[in-house]
Amino acid sequence: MEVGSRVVVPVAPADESHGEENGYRVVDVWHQRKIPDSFVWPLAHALPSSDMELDAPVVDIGAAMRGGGDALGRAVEQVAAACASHGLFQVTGHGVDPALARATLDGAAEFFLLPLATKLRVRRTPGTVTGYAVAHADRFAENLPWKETLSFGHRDDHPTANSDVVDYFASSLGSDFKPLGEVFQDYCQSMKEVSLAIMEVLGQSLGVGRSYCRDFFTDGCCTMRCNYYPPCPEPDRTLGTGPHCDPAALTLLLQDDAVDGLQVLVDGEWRPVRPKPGALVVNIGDTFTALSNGRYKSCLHRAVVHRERERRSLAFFLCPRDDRVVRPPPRLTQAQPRRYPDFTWADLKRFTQCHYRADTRTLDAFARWLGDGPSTSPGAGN
Ligand SMILES: C=C1C[C@]23C[C@H]1CC[C@H]2[C@]1(C)CCC[C@@](C)(C(=O)O)[C@H]1[C@@H]3C(=O)O
Ligand SMILES: O=C(O)CCC(=O)C(=O)O
Ligand SMILES: [Fe+2]
Repeated sequence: MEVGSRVVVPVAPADESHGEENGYRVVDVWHQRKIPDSFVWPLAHALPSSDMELDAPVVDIGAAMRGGGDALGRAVEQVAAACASHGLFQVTGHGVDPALARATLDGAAEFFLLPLATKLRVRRTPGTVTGYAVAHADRFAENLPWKETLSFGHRDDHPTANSDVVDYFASSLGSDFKPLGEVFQDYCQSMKEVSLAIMEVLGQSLGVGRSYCRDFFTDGCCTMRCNYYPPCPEPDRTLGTGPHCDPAALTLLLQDDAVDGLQVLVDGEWRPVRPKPGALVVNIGDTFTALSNGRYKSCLHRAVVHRERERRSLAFFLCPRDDRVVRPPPRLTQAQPRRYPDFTWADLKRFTQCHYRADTRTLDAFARWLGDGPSTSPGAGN
């Protein structure tokens, strides 16, 4: 963490400013001996953390795609079992160049080490996922997560598909950042390919065929979220990312090999998901739960932080095209009544960015909000 880095909070006119940066009151939190009250999660440890690692299948997606037959059948079985229970599995054989994965983690590290003033040049645009944020201090007043984040989008059904990420970095940070943008561009395109292969296995496992889910997301958009979790003086009183289900359809997570932090709630315990070198952690999100008519579980997870070690993770979120209606195929609504109303990703994204802090109940809160008519704002979260 850059020495003297700070949490950026909006200027509160009544407050005595400790120093301003781009119109924000800047308070150095990462280097204090005690964490501020706004970072304390009273229920952070209401449920025990377990040392027992989550029993998540490791799916050889490459063999499943190449081999068909037995290899595909094996992957389908593994994924069906995992998604019907906790909604997480790991994939190997994904074909992502290890050098690209390393370069992307290093690129994210490089970004977070930049001077605060530089990072603020891409600060999050209110109402969107895109941009740089510190502890979401500009959005929430309590239960602040102990992290910095950088998020940006990628769409490959667009004339600028091969350069939208590069263009974002070069236009918002300058041409010096073109090489960093190129690494993230290559990584996003690799992750999209792996995501679509996983969608083939998911479609097969739901009995709707290999192409149904793949086709649904082929023109989908993606959001890349880089997480940086600084060392924390009181790691047991806060969280890096609070308990939640990802609102997107599928998440592919690349973790720092050496530092664990991701935990999944199973049977009332938080189970660690230890990073397996070369594997990608995959979890089901709310949008896929709705598309599967509730058959597959959106994975309830969180990230803890450490006293001495920093941690980074790259979360790649696969989402449908903004305006594609999320509605289960007929085969999944014959035996079961509809669990969720029709919606678009644009609706759900806006809900999480403008009306509700995504948590463990986002999908149900969203369904109620849609039922009440989007003019009403739900009680939860900001
Ligand atoms: C659509 C999204 C909202 C969040 C980023 C993506 C998918 C995961 C969501 C998030 C990480 C869930 C926990 C709460 C959150 C506020 C966070 O800690 O970052 C969520 C993201 C967000 O709203 O920025
Ligand atoms: O950092 C992690 O391990 C998890 C991050 C996460 O869940 C998210 O960004 O949605
Ligand atoms: Fe998540």
